[in-house]
Amino acid sequence: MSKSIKLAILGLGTVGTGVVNLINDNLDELKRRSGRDIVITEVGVRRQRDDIDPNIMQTSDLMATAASDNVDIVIELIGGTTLARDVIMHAIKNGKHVVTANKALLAEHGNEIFAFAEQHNVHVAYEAAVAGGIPIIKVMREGLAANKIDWLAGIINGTGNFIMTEMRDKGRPFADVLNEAQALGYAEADPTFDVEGIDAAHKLALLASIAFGIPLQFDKVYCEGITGITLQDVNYAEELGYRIKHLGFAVRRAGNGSGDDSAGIELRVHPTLIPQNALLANVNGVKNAVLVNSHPLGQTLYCGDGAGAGATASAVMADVMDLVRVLGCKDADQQNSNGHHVPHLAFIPEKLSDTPILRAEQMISGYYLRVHAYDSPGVLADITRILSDAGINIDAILQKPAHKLGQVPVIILTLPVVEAQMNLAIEKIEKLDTITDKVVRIRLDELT
Ligand SMILES: NC(=O)c1ccc[n+]([C@@H]2O[C@H](COP(=O)([O-])OP(=O)(O)OC[C@H]3O[C@@H](n4cnc5c(N)ncnc54)[C@H](O)[C@@H]3O)[C@@H](O)[C@H]2O)c1
Ligand SMILES: N[C@@H](CCO)C(=O)O
Ligand code: NA
Repeated sequence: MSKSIKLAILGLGTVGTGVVNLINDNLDELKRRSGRDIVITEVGVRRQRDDIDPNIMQTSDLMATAASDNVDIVIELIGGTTLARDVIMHAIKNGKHVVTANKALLAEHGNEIFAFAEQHNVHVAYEAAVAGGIPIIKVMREGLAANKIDWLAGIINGTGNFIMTEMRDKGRPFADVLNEAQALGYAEADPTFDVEGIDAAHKLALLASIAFGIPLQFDKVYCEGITGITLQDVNYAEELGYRIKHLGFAVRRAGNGSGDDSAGIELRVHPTLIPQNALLANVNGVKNAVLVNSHPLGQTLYCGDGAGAGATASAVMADVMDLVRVLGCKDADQQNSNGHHVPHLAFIPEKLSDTPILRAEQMISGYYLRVHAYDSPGVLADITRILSDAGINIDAILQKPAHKLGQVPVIILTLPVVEAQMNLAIEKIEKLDTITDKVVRIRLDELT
């Protein structure tokens, strides 16, 4: 067997420990598939540990490991966007390939990191950064390479999906389920990233780039989390045949062809009503799923565990296995190993497009509206008139009996509408004397 592949694992938390365990459990399988011995030579830890194989060097000097002659591939699993960035840049500068699960870092600094890697003829692999164990990066960059992708929609935060599933199915309180997600190793170091949609926005930025061949633009992702979802809305949605899921959408809009600015790409993460019988509506717990609509293939769905030690380690090591082959090519041909690898963002860097990202007011979706009104004659007519004046088509209306002080919740589902039109209509509805509260709105998508 040819020379062994030497790994450094930086950070032995949930994912780092998962990777060590996977290597121990599946070593023979890894060898049989790669034709190489795969050995961990160094681990980056905050302090010395006594549960690590004594043949592995333990160090807190991550920068030294990133440059070590005893390392071929640096696996960054410490998280964060400061030291992790410095360590990765240092590894690249020293000719090391890098594997990372750090979506926050790549969403914010990926353009710079990938350009630096290309300049130094190394690769930064990031399968674990999106949808955990689902090999979605591989699918999008390689499996769908001959397709034009029109849109994708995905459940891309395991913690959020776990919380919403447990709340809906078992009526458990939000904080209680979040604690469990943290104990299970699903949540980010700062769990507000999970529940406020930021983690999903990081992943959506990555998915959109490899779907459409655009630079990473995390700052342009419209982002809403799950903290505002009430059991009341979950139940009304179910009554109307829908389920609320937290989804990320990346949608290519052709525009109306009249030279206005409605052509571009929508990047948004938010709770969404989807039909109960849609496959995505039945993806529960820590599972993630990504639905991709591409031409000529059509819709395909990818599903699996989106977080946790084993699932994420699986993705990290799949990247290592790819890099083992790149290293093999490099051994054979010292000239250029980049030629043997798919581009970081799926399209060759010079061909990335500057298609604009649409602003929130330009985005198009259906809506669920919950309006609270006094139970007086004509109130429903007033609301529907405002919607029809704004050119908004109503798909369904549900009026519940007056529940307190003569107030009635009115639930309205609309067909897709440009957000600016909906904003104006809601402003007018809220000005009616008969309306008692702010209108609650949740986007709705039929996923067709
Ligand atoms: N947990 C998951 O399910 C999951 C899934 C996909 C991606 N990720 C990503 O993987 C990365 C790691 O996540 P995690 O859940 O394993 O986090 P974690 O907090 O469990 O582990 C991080 C580890 O890094 C160590 N560390 C931090 N700074 C260090 C330093 N300077 N020197 C040495 N060690 C240091 C910490 O002590 C900790 O053990 C993050 O970028 C996260 O976003 C996590
Ligand atoms: N905190 C993330 C980890 C996987 O990226 C999640 O719950 O999806
Ligand atoms: Na993945």
